[in-house]
Amino acid sequence: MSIFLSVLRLAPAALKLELEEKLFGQHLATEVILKALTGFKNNKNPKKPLTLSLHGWAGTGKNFVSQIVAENLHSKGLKSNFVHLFVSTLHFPHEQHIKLYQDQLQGWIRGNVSACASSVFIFDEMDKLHPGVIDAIKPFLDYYEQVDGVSYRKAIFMFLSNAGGDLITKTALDFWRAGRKREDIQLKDLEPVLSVGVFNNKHSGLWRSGLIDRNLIDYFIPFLPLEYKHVKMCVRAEMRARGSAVDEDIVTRVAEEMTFFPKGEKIYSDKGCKTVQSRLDFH
Ligand SMILES: Nc1ncnc2c1ncn2[C@@H]1O[C@H](COP(=O)(O)OP(=O)(O)OP(=O)(O)O)[C@@H](O)[C@H]1O
Repeated sequence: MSIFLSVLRLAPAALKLELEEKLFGQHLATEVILKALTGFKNNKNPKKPLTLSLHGWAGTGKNFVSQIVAENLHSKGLKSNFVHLFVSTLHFPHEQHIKLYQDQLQGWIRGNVSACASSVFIFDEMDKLHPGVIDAIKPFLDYYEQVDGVSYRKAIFMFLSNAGGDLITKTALDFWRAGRKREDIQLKDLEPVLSVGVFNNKHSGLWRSGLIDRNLIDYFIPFLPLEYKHVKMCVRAEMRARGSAVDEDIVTRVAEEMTFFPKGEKIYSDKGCKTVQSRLDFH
């Protein structure tokens, strides 16, 4: 078996700086991800793999963060041989093939963790995953020292989902209407509601999942809906990424083109920061 030389690293200070600089409007995700990863990597003998479930509406930064995390764990990020991205509608589209998908997943995960103990598995569009598929990986997430001679304890699993986005938005809106700061929202205001909400949601990919009722998910991480000011930050970031000087007129024009909800107050961007890149092409 060829032994891959993966550059495994986690520099907490660098990850903190990157999240604080690049991720807008997500103080909870920044705080929890940093704490979870730093704690996990400092633990020389974890009892189980690290399992994170990221929840929020479209365009709020879930994929964006999973890429940043992957790059901080393995230098090539999503291009690394040790980072694996599964997209429900692409890899597991047909309900009648659930048994096949379960067998495939178990084979992929066993093979990759055998090659690299600190493999990273990202499951995107969890809310579109047929119920039961994800339970195939339950044994790998549990507190077993080894499963068939392979230890999964140093692996990391990240689930990305829109499920729970409505619950998160309701809490954010309640804070807004009460005149409270967004940054005052704490994990305790959301995590309990989120885990129960997702467990009981038939369209969450984790419906009635053993992963939740066995407490195998270490952290439920809420992504808050993005406000007008965050969209402007995304436009500026994109202009800088293109090597252009930031033109505040263009920033305002692109942000104004986005649609916001609720109808009356128009606080949160319907698409988060999605479509900002393509809209900028027209300015
Ligand atoms: N909070 C954020 N801070 C900075 N940039 C963001 C943020 N959210 C989204 N973006 C920008 O928008 C792009 C699309 O966001 P991303 O793919 O992370 O959304 P998502 O939450 O995964 O959406 P979906 O649930 O539809 O997959 C990102 O690549 C990034 O450029």
